[in-house]
Amino acid sequence: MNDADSKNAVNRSRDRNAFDSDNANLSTEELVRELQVYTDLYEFSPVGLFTLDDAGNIRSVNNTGASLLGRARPELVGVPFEQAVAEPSKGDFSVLLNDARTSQSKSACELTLISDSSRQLPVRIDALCCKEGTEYRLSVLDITKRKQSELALQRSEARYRRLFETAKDGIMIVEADSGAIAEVNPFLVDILGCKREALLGKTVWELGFFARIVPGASDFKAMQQKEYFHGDDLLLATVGGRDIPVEVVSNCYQSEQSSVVQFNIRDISIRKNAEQALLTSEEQCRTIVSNINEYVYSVRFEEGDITSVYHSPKCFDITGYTPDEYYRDPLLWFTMIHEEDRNLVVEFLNGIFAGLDHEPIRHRIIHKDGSVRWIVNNCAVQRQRRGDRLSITRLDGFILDITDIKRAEENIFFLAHHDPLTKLPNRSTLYERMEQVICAAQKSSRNVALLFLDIDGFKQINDSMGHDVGDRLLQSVAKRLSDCTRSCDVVSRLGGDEFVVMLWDCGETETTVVAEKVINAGFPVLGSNVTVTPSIGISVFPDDGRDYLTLLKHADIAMYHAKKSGGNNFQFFTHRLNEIAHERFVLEAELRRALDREEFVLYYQPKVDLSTGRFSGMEALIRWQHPAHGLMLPESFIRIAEESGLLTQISKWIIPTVCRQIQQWQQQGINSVSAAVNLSASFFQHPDFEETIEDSLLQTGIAPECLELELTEATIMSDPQRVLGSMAAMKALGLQLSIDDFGTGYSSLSYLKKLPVDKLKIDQSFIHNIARDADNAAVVRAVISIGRSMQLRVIAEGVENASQLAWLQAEGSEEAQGYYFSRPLPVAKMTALLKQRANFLHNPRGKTQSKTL
Ligand SMILES: Nc1nc2c(ncn2[C@@H]2O[C@@H]3COP(=O)(O)O[C@H]4[C@@H](O)[C@H](n5cnc6c(=O)[nH]c(N)nc65)O[C@@H]4COP(=O)(O)O[C@H]3[C@H]2O)c(=O)[nH]1
Repeated sequence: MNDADSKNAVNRSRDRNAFDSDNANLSTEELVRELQVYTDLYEFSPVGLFTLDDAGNIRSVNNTGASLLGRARPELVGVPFEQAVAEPSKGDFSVLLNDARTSQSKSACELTLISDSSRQLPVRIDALCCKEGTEYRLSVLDITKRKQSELALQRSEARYRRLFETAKDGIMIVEADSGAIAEVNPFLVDILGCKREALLGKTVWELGFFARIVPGASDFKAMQQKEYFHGDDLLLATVGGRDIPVEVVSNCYQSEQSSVVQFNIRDISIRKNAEQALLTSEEQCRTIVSNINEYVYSVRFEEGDITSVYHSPKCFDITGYTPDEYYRDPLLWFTMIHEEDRNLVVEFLNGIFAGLDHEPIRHRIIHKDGSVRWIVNNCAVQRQRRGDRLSITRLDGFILDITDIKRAEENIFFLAHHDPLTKLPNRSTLYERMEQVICAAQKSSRNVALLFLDIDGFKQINDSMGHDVGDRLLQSVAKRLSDCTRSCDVVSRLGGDEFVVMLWDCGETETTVVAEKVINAGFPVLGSNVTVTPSIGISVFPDDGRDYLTLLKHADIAMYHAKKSGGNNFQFFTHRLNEIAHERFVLEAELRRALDREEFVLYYQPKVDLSTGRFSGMEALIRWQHPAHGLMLPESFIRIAEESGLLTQISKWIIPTVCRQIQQWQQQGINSVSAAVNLSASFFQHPDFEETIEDSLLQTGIAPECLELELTEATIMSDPQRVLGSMAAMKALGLQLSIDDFGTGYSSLSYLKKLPVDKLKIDQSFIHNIARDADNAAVVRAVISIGRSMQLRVIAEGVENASQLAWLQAEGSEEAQGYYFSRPLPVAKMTALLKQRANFLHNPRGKTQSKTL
């Protein structure tokens, strides 16, 4: 026996002696009860207890041991314990027994048993070798639960480690006491760009990396006061010098023996960049929205409540209220709507809420300053389905101030319907009103009178006193006419100096009163003491026409006759006037064709030099060889030709015809013959005028002095500046110029001085009864005297008898023209007369005098 064996033997005999001495005084009965206690403790011990013989076979086993191996106790007796040991644990078991035997003390190991149901059972076995190595006692503890929790712990640790290692946030564990870094995860190392070892053991604040997260020891301590710290917008410095925006979450907890602070550091660069981009884009949008002309808004609807989401600053310009005022009072908008447009807007909103398609709405609002503004509101609707109901959640829209556009529209509308100068209804408005009025008159059997009014001599006033004066005159006429009429009447301007007045429910008697009122009112020309008069034509519904155009035409015809009879009066339309107008219309149509049909002819009337009695020239006078009416004098067609614009075409025929005739006479040896042509005002001012003269002279080759132009005073005064220019041009060409009908107009002598004329032609009206009428004689004398003083030749026309001739000769008239010498003659007769070389003073009527016109 070695030392250990003898020590064990001593211990065992000491235990037995203690037991024996404890139970020495016990009765048998007590001993049996005591034994039962130990037996129960043995059987129901939580560990399996096995006794093996020295060969390792099971000698005895308690209940727990049998149930651990899943077998009945008798089946186990004599079975080697090793059979229940799992193959990989067999070696450990053999070492255990060997250790127990050799150490003679308790040995222990953990191994795996196989139970009867082949279940692996992790156990801890404590082995004791006793009875001098002939017996082993094994206590077997089921450690399945402990093993399972150890495994779970291991797994959990591995999981957290993996999380720590692979986290995409930087994680740093710092000792709470010292501030020394205990651990950092690879991600943090990566971000910082340094080695892990460079961080471990260092205090957080001594490293520049965390200077803006944990600036110093005191900050670190302060952090620990809070269970949890969250910091946004912090910066993490890196080795590369780049500052990374980070979000830091730290919390302090107990780990093993010490307390630590864990920092979770998240790189938020991407979020920050996105936020910045969003801010920039928002800023851009805001700038755009603030600078556009529209006021942009967004309103949210939630369970019957309205909230203002956005109102662009432009709302202030358009409505006078600031965005804040809208945010405070989302219903402010509705209070601003113009009272008259409320229903329209309500209808519009009802339509939107009913889910109808909608167009932008135009309506008025009252600006904060009280002014009325027109706006167009264009909105988009956001809808959301709640159950089976589709309700509006938001209205986003923009509002444009269209006040100026609206005013321009109104202005355009007004201009389209009114005359801009007088602000009276224009032609088209009158037409519309008349249609309505006639309709009403028809139904109620009333009369409607139409007054067509034209200002006498308006053109002359306009031309001589300037367009400003003309415009103001028209404005004052408009005012006077409005003053003379009732509100149910209509005063309108057709254009130029033509006005039309419609009198509701007026027959001939009432209309006469109004017409007289207008005539008596007169129209003073501002800035002068001149008062102009009107000519008025009147037609009455239904007698003179049942529609507007007929009534207007008939009033115009009546006005024409009022004007022809001297103006300053009114004329009711009659059917006779209509006939005259019709005849005129027919004549005008025939005139248009007369040129093409070569129905015009020229007659020539000699002019006589009173000092010699010879030809001083001749005057070309037009005649119309009408197919039905025969040879017609100018008085029956020249005015119509002038008014209808045909005289220009006719003049373009006359001038070359006269030039060709002079050329022919010259070719026949009749030299130094000249002819005068009457020029109308319209042709004198026509752009083709000068060219027509020049071409005619050029093509015939006659000397310019052979052609004389006769202009009336009225022609000169129609546009003095312009006529003066043309006269100067003609004079420069070398033409003769004379003023026809001199004395009948109102030409001022100051103008006469400026005119480049050669001759004054005294009007025949002064010559007729010159011997008896002292006034006429005075005029003729005056004209002869003017001519003399201005070195102009003077010719008297309409000389019909010898006494007239004698009077003129006595007064010093240089030339004369009239039936006394010769009537106007056709070319053939004039040629013969020219060839005769007659002396008109010796043989006043010439030998050729015959039926002429
Ligand atoms: N009672 C009377 N009458 C006399 C006498 N001597 C001449 N006459 C007429 O007096 C008119 C003179 O022409 P006017 O004053 O230029 O007046 C002209 C002129 O203003 C215009 N006229 C005639 N021919 C032309 C023309 O070719 N072009 C233009 N634009 N107007 C013309 O028609 C007017 C009338 O022309 P006519 O009928 O040819 O009438 C002519 C002529 O026949 C006389 O002793 N007694």
